[in-house]
Amino acid sequence: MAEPALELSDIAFQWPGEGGFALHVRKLRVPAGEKVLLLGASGSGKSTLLSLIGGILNPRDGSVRVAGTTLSDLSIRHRDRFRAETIGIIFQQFNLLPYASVADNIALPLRFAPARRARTGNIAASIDRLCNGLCLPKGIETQTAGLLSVGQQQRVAVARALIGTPPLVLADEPTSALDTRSQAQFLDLLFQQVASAGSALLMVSHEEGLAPSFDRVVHLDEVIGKQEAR
Ligand SMILES: Nc1ncnc2c1ncn2[C@@H]1O[C@H](COP(=O)(O)OP(=O)(O)OP(=O)(O)O)[C@@H](O)[C@H]1O
Repeated sequence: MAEPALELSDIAFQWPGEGGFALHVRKLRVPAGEKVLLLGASGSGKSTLLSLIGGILNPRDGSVRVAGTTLSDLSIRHRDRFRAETIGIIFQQFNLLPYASVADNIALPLRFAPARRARTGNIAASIDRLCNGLCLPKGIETQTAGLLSVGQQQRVAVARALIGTPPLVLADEPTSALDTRSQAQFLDLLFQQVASAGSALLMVSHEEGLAPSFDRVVHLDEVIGKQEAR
Protein backbone atom coordinates (compact mmCIF):
# COMPACT_ATOMS: atom_id res chain seq x y z
CA MET A 1 0.00 0.00 0.00
CA ALA A 2 1.31 3.45 -0.90
CA GLU A 3 1.96 5.86 1.97
CA PRO A 4 -0.87 8.37 2.49
CA ALA A 5 -0.20 11.50 0.45
CA LEU A 6 -0.79 13.61 3.55
CA GLU A 7 -1.16 13.10 7.30
CA LEU A 8 -1.53 15.97 9.78
CA SER A 9 -1.50 15.16 13.50
CA ASP A 10 -2.17 17.55 16.36
CA ILE A 11 -1.06 20.65 14.48
CA ALA A 12 -0.91 23.91 16.44
CA PHE A 13 -0.01 27.16 14.74
CA GLN A 14 -0.46 30.83 15.59
CA TRP A 15 0.35 33.89 13.53
CA PRO A 16 2.68 36.17 15.52
CA GLY A 17 1.37 39.12 17.51
CA GLU A 18 -1.16 39.47 20.28
CA GLY A 19 -4.41 37.72 19.36
CA GLY A 20 -2.86 36.36 16.14
CA PHE A 21 -5.09 33.84 14.34
CA ALA A 22 -4.59 30.36 15.82
CA LEU A 23 -5.18 27.05 14.07
CA HIS A 24 -5.37 23.60 15.70
CA VAL A 25 -5.87 20.54 13.54
CA ARG A 26 -6.21 17.23 15.36
CA LYS A 27 -6.12 14.89 12.34
CA LEU A 28 -6.37 15.17 8.59
CA ARG A 29 -5.43 12.33 6.26
CA VAL A 30 -5.46 12.18 2.48
CA PRO A 31 -4.78 8.64 1.14
CA ALA A 32 -2.74 8.26 -2.05
CA GLY A 33 -4.78 9.17 -5.12
CA GLU A 34 -7.80 10.56 -3.21
CA LYS A 35 -9.53 13.83 -4.19
CA VAL A 36 -10.48 15.80 -1.08
CA LEU A 37 -12.29 19.12 -0.87
CA LEU A 38 -11.55 21.14 2.25
CA LEU A 39 -14.41 23.55 2.80
CA GLY A 40 -14.14 26.64 4.98
CA ALA A 41 -15.49 30.16 5.11
CA SER A 42 -13.34 33.13 4.19
CA GLY A 43 -10.80 33.76 6.95
CA SER A 44 -11.19 30.27 8.45
CA GLY A 45 -7.53 29.43 7.83
CA LYS A 46 -7.52 27.50 4.54
CA SER A 47 -4.50 29.27 3.04
CA THR A 48 -2.67 29.12 6.37
CA LEU A 49 -3.25 25.36 6.44
CA LEU A 50 -1.98 24.94 2.86
CA SER A 51 1.20 26.84 3.81
CA LEU A 52 1.69 24.47 6.77
CA ILE A 53 1.22 21.45 4.49
CA GLY A 54 3.69 22.86 1.97
CA GLY A 55 6.27 23.48 4.72
CA ILE A 56 6.23 27.24 4.02
CA LEU A 57 5.02 27.79 7.60
CA ASN A 58 6.09 25.65 10.56
CA PRO A 59 3.64 24.46 13.19
CA ARG A 60 4.48 25.13 16.84
CA ASP A 61 3.42 21.55 17.64
CA GLY A 62 2.36 18.46 15.77
CA SER A 63 3.53 16.83 12.58
CA VAL A 64 2.94 17.17 8.86
CA ARG A 65 3.78 14.03 6.88
CA VAL A 66 3.80 14.20 3.11
CA ALA A 67 4.21 10.91 1.21
CA GLY A 68 5.73 9.31 4.31
CA THR A 69 8.21 12.08 5.20
CA THR A 70 7.78 14.28 8.29
CA LEU A 71 8.54 17.86 7.23
CA SER A 72 10.00 18.88 10.59
CA ASP A 73 12.70 16.18 10.22
CA LEU A 74 14.09 18.11 7.24
CA SER A 75 16.35 21.19 7.29
CA ILE A 76 14.87 24.30 5.64
CA ARG A 77 16.93 23.67 2.49
CA HIS A 78 15.86 20.03 2.30
CA ARG A 79 12.25 21.00 2.98
CA ASP A 80 12.28 23.38 -0.02
CA ARG A 81 13.71 20.63 -2.19
CA PHE A 82 11.23 18.08 -0.81
CA ARG A 83 8.31 20.43 -1.55
CA ALA A 84 9.44 20.84 -5.15
CA GLU A 85 9.86 17.05 -5.51
CA THR A 86 6.57 15.92 -4.01
CA ILE A 87 3.96 18.70 -4.07
CA GLY A 88 2.31 20.39 -7.04
CA ILE A 89 0.70 23.69 -6.09
CA ILE A 90 -2.08 25.53 -7.92
CA PHE A 91 -2.22 29.03 -6.45
CA GLN A 92 -5.36 31.15 -6.28
CA GLN A 93 -3.77 33.78 -8.58
CA PHE A 94 -1.91 31.04 -10.54
CA ASN A 95 1.48 32.81 -9.97
CA LEU A 96 2.80 32.21 -13.49
CA LEU A 97 5.94 34.05 -14.59
CA PRO A 98 4.28 36.55 -16.98
CA TYR A 99 7.30 37.16 -19.24
CA ALA A 100 8.29 33.51 -19.55
CA SER A 101 6.88 31.08 -22.12
CA VAL A 102 4.18 28.59 -21.25
CA ALA A 103 6.71 25.74 -21.58
CA ASP A 104 9.18 27.43 -19.20
CA ASN A 105 6.39 28.03 -16.69
CA ILE A 106 5.26 24.41 -16.79
CA ALA A 107 8.81 23.07 -16.48
CA LEU A 108 9.72 25.44 -13.62
CA PRO A 109 9.26 23.01 -10.67
CA LEU A 110 11.63 20.53 -12.35
CA ARG A 111 14.54 22.97 -12.00
CA PHE A 112 14.58 22.45 -8.24
CA ALA A 113 13.60 18.78 -8.21
CA PRO A 114 15.97 16.30 -9.90
CA ALA A 115 13.92 13.19 -9.02
CA ARG A 116 10.74 14.80 -10.39
CA ARG A 117 12.68 15.75 -13.49
CA ALA A 118 13.86 12.16 -13.90
CA ARG A 119 10.27 10.91 -13.48
CA THR A 120 9.15 13.32 -16.22
CA GLY A 121 11.41 11.74 -18.85
CA ASN A 122 11.13 13.76 -22.06
CA ILE A 123 10.13 17.23 -20.76
CA ALA A 124 8.87 18.62 -24.09
CA ALA A 125 6.74 15.52 -24.70
CA SER A 126 5.34 15.71 -21.19
CA ILE A 127 4.43 19.41 -21.60
CA ASP A 128 2.79 18.58 -24.91
CA ARG A 129 0.76 15.76 -23.34
CA LEU A 130 -0.37 17.96 -20.44
CA CYS A 131 -1.35 20.86 -22.73
CA ASN A 132 -3.34 18.49 -24.97
CA GLY A 133 -4.99 16.82 -21.98
CA LEU A 134 -5.99 20.22 -20.63
CA CYS A 135 -7.47 21.27 -24.01
CA LEU A 136 -5.01 24.11 -24.50
CA PRO A 137 -4.54 25.25 -28.11
CA LYS A 138 -1.79 23.73 -30.27
CA GLY A 139 1.43 25.75 -30.19
CA ILE A 140 0.65 27.44 -26.87
CA GLU A 141 3.94 26.20 -25.40
CA THR A 142 5.91 29.00 -27.06
CA GLN A 143 3.50 31.81 -26.13
CA THR A 144 4.20 34.30 -23.35
CA ALA A 145 2.24 33.30 -20.25
CA GLY A 146 1.17 36.85 -19.35
CA LEU A 147 -0.68 37.21 -22.67
CA LEU A 148 -2.97 34.20 -22.14
CA SER A 149 -6.62 34.38 -21.13
CA VAL A 150 -7.40 33.77 -17.47
CA GLY A 151 -8.85 30.32 -18.28
CA GLN A 152 -5.70 29.38 -20.20
CA GLN A 153 -3.45 30.63 -17.38
CA GLN A 154 -5.42 28.50 -14.98
CA ARG A 155 -4.86 25.36 -17.07
CA VAL A 156 -1.15 26.16 -17.48
CA ALA A 157 -1.02 26.41 -13.66
CA VAL A 158 -2.53 22.90 -13.51
CA ALA A 159 0.05 21.57 -15.98
CA ARG A 160 2.85 23.09 -13.87
CA ALA A 161 1.46 21.43 -10.74
CA LEU A 162 1.09 18.03 -12.44
CA ILE A 163 4.35 17.76 -14.37
CA GLY A 164 6.50 14.96 -13.02
CA THR A 165 3.52 13.31 -11.23
CA PRO A 166 3.93 14.63 -7.66
CA PRO A 167 2.13 12.44 -5.08
CA LEU A 168 0.24 15.44 -3.69
CA VAL A 169 -1.40 18.37 -5.47
CA LEU A 170 -2.65 21.35 -3.45
CA ALA A 171 -5.12 23.79 -4.99
CA ASP A 172 -6.15 27.07 -3.38
CA GLU A 173 -9.61 28.10 -4.64
CA PRO A 174 -8.64 27.74 -8.33
CA THR A 175 -12.28 27.96 -9.49
CA SER A 176 -13.29 31.09 -7.60
CA ALA A 177 -13.27 33.33 -10.70
CA LEU A 178 -15.36 30.92 -12.83
CA ASP A 179 -19.11 30.54 -13.42
CA THR A 180 -20.72 27.19 -12.52
CA ARG A 181 -20.42 25.67 -16.02
CA SER A 182 -16.77 26.65 -16.42
CA GLN A 183 -16.06 25.35 -12.90
CA ALA A 184 -17.46 21.93 -13.85
CA GLN A 185 -15.40 21.83 -17.07
CA PHE A 186 -12.26 22.90 -15.24
CA LEU A 187 -12.74 20.28 -12.51
CA ASP A 188 -13.27 17.55 -15.14
CA LEU A 189 -9.96 18.42 -16.79
CA LEU A 190 -8.17 18.73 -13.45
CA PHE A 191 -9.51 15.36 -12.24
CA GLN A 192 -8.51 13.61 -15.47
CA GLN A 193 -4.95 14.88 -15.14
CA VAL A 194 -4.75 14.11 -11.42
CA ALA A 195 -5.98 10.55 -12.12
CA SER A 196 -3.52 9.99 -14.92
CA ALA A 197 -0.66 11.26 -12.71
CA GLY A 198 -1.89 9.10 -9.79
CA SER A 199 -1.68 12.16 -7.53
CA ALA A 200 -3.85 12.93 -4.51
CA LEU A 201 -5.64 16.28 -4.64
CA LEU A 202 -6.43 18.54 -1.71
CA MET A 203 -8.42 21.53 -2.88
CA VAL A 204 -9.56 24.28 -0.54
CA SER A 205 -12.66 26.33 -1.23
CA HIS A 206 -15.63 28.04 0.37
CA GLU A 207 -17.99 26.74 -2.34
CA GLU A 208 -20.22 23.92 -1.05
CA GLY A 209 -21.51 23.35 -4.59
CA LEU A 210 -18.21 21.72 -5.60
CA ALA A 211 -18.62 18.94 -3.03
CA PRO A 212 -20.35 16.22 -5.15
CA SER A 213 -17.39 16.04 -7.55
CA PHE A 214 -14.91 14.96 -4.86
CA ASP A 215 -14.20 11.57 -3.22
CA ARG A 216 -14.49 13.18 0.20
CA VAL A 217 -15.35 16.53 1.72
CA VAL A 218 -13.80 17.79 4.93
CA HIS A 219 -15.24 20.84 6.67
CA LEU A 220 -12.41 22.85 8.18
CA ASP A 221 -14.46 23.62 11.30
CA GLU A 222 -14.73 19.83 11.91
CA VAL A 223 -10.98 19.22 11.84
CA ILE A 224 -10.09 22.28 13.86
CA GLY A 225 -10.06 21.72 17.61
CA LYS A 226 -11.47 18.60 19.23
CA GLN A 227 -13.18 16.66 16.45
CA GLU A 228 -11.43 14.23 14.13
CA ALA A 229 -11.96 14.23 10.37
CA ARG A 230 -11.63 10.44 10.01
N1 LIG B 1 0.82 36.85 7.15
C1 LIG B 1 -0.12 36.87 8.13
N2 LIG B 1 0.16 37.46 9.32
C2 LIG B 1 -0.77 37.47 10.32
N3 LIG B 1 -2.01 36.94 10.20
C3 LIG B 1 -2.33 36.35 9.04
C4 LIG B 1 -1.41 36.28 7.94
N4 LIG B 1 -2.02 35.64 6.91
C5 LIG B 1 -3.26 35.32 7.34
N5 LIG B 1 -3.45 35.74 8.61
C6 LIG B 1 -4.67 35.58 9.39
O1 LIG B 1 -5.04 34.22 9.46
C7 LIG B 1 -6.46 34.09 9.39
C8 LIG B 1 -6.82 33.06 8.35
O2 LIG B 1 -6.41 33.56 7.07
P1 LIG B 1 -6.33 32.63 5.79
O3 LIG B 1 -5.86 33.48 4.66
O4 LIG B 1 -5.57 31.39 6.13
O5 LIG B 1 -7.89 32.24 5.61
P2 LIG B 1 -8.65 31.68 4.34
O6 LIG B 1 -9.65 30.70 4.86
O7 LIG B 1 -7.67 31.17 3.34
O8 LIG B 1 -9.36 32.98 3.80
P3 LIG B 1 -9.86 33.33 2.29
O9 LIG B 1 -10.85 32.25 1.90
O10 LIG B 1 -10.50 34.67 2.48
O11 LIG B 1 -8.64 33.36 1.40
C9 LIG B 1 -7.04 35.48 9.13
O12 LIG B 1 -7.55 35.97 10.36
C10 LIG B 1 -5.84 36.28 8.69
O13 LIG B 1 -5.92 37.62 9.13
